[in-house]
Amino acid sequence: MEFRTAGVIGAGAWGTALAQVCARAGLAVTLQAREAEVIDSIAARRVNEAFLPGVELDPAIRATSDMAELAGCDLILAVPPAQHMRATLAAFAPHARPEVPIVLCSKGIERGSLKLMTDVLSETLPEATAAVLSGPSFAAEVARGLPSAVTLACADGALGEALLNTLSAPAFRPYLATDLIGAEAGGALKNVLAIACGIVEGRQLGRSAHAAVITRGFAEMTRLAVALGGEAETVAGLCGLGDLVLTCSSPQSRNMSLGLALGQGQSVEQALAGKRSVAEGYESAPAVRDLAARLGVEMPIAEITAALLAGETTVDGAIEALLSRPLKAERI
Ligand SMILES: NC(=O)C1=CN([C@@H]2O[C@H](COP(=O)(O)OP(=O)(O)OC[C@H]3O[C@@H](n4cnc5c(N)ncnc54)[C@H](OP(=O)(O)O)[C@@H]3O)[C@@H](O)[C@H]2O)C=CC1
Ligand SMILES: O=C(CO)COP(=O)(O)O
Repeated sequence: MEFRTAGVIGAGAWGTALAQVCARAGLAVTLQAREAEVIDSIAARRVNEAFLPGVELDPAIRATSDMAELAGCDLILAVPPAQHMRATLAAFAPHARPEVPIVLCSKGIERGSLKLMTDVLSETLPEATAAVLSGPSFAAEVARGLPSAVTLACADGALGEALLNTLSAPAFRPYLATDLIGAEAGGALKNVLAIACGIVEGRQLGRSAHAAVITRGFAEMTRLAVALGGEAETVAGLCGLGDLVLTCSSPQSRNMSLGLALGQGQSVEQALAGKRSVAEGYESAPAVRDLAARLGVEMPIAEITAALLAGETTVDGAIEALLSRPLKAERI
């Protein structure tokens, strides 16, 4: 199995950074963007000024708006915001070939259906083979070539090995896993928890509270992943704990910075106003809450964060609700 060309769908920060990873790995890359502004910026100035400013892009990356130009690619990376994954894959469907693997790189749960991205893929392109790439990786750092390590999950061992070898570079280290559900649950949940951590920071509740939210948030993430059919070991890796630690620790995270703004007293509307980039925790929070209810999984931090984002409680109300929960044994 050899891959020479990659198609990346979605030219936001992460799609563009992954195009850069593929190019560095020696692949010819077609990057599909919806906006003419993004395509022009890459063609004329070798930079995605809208979503990844300040990073010179590899000459092996060619931007297009036309999904049909991905038809000949050996490998597809799907990187739209999670809520647009279904429509994006449906638009790509006429150009898909069953032998071309699709690496899902978005982090979220579809609202309404409460589906993971692998479910969305199997409903839109039933013959496609899925892989999931997820882990602690800020697009701007990865695109600049700073070191990072991620989880690459694929149920087919031989294909997983081939993808691992194809996408790896000296500063980009994918680790192989077979548990796609665990990898997806980790990436989706850490975004909601990062909003909660941002609120703790913004409200200046201290480092101890911050550590408590990460640790108990990790327990929630593990419970949900296992209830969905994933493995606890997977979420203890880069795609779960690793990404939780990163995203909860840096205002570079869009999710954490949303929480910071809320903790400092802004309304959700004020905190999101004028933002072109996606805060997946905000988008997925209602689905996480509904999924937890459907599966009977206790997720107090994620649930109260979803309630806060929906305007059902205040920051003070959320803090009070968490601190007044009955005492219990410490278990995952
Ligand atoms: N940024 C990061 O550091 C990381 C992001 N991710 C994940 O990658 C995914 C994409 O995020 P990111 O690249 O950061 O996005 P950005 O916030 O940088 O950009 C927004 C993206 O949304 C796309 N978009 C907007 N509206 C639509 C629509 N209606 N249909 C399809 N696409 C639309 C834009 O596409 P277009 O350019 O074509 O307009 C653009 O790609 C998310 O799930 C995120 O969690 C994962 C790891 C790291
Ligand atoms: O997923 C990410 C890092 O791994 C990016 O996090 P944000 O979407 O919160 O910026």
